[in-house]
Amino acid sequence: MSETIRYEVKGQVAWLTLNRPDQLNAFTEQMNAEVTKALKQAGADQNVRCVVITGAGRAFCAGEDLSGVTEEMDHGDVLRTRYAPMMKALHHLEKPVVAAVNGAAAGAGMSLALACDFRLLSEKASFAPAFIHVGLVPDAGHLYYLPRLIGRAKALELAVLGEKVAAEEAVALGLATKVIPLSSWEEEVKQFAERLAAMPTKAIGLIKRLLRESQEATFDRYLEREAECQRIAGLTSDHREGVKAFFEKRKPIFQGN
Ligand SMILES: CC(C)(COP(=O)(O)OP(=O)(O)OC[C@H]1O[C@@H](n2cnc3c(N)ncnc32)[C@H](O)[C@@H]1OP(=O)(O)O)[C@@H](O)C(=O)NCCC(=O)NCCSC(=O)/C=C1/CC=CC=CO1
Repeated sequence: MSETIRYEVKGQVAWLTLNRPDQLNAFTEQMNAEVTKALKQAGADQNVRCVVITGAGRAFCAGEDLSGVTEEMDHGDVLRTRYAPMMKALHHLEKPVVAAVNGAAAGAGMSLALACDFRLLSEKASFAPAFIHVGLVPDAGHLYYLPRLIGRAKALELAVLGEKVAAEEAVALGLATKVIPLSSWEEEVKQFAERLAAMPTKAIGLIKRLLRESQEATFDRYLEREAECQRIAGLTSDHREGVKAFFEKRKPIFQGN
């Protein structure tokens, strides 16, 4: 039973809602643990073919709950024991993950959104790289993802100046997929998630694996990993269905395996 998040599977989409709205969904140790558990559950559930992370109330996530920060706290240990397991679970999840950013995403809340595969923004969404304002460095994988999304120069600008980025500007920067009007927010997020859930899940997972490895491997090693992944994709029924549908001139119906 989760107390700080809601986890619901509807159809083939897992909805993970950060659920401390009165604290702008700021992270506590319990919330880190519950998010980590839910991500692992979504990864293991064969029925789940897309994951959506969103926030209850007016914010997406305000990052670490600063009311729990004490002088005795070892911030390095907090990252190692609470945030690293959560970010690793997300990083290695081989299913499409959508951040439905309903409001402010600040500090580690912004990091969480950056680690997702797609960021859909409501008109009220914003990114606040707030770490610098409390004298910290960006954490929870923040500077791993940010320069890969928008380049080093812009990443440094955001991290050092710490200025809030509004929704439209975030899209222009390459930080997000699109801005969705408030009037159709829930419906469009649902449609987007269901579209992803109807795609060849295994191939999407392998694309994510290859993109991860392309950042670390040598080119020769990468080509070998690509061949291994293509072998796996080539054995799926979704691949067979895709080819069959192509020749039958119809839309393919993918099962996710
Ligand atoms: C951009 C904001 C998230 C939202 O701005 P806005 O809509 O204008 O709302 P505010 O008026 O600023 O805030 C409303 C109330 O919520 C309280 N609050 C906001 N964020 C936090 C928080 N993170 N922890 C505790 N309380 C928070 C705020 O004080 C208001 O309370 P009152 O109504 O009683 O006055 C904006 O709020 C913002 O930028 N928040 C701070 C973001 C931040 O600094 N986050 C933490 C960064 S550090 C981090 O994420 C990770 C770690 C990990 C490891 C170790 C240690 C620390 O950090």
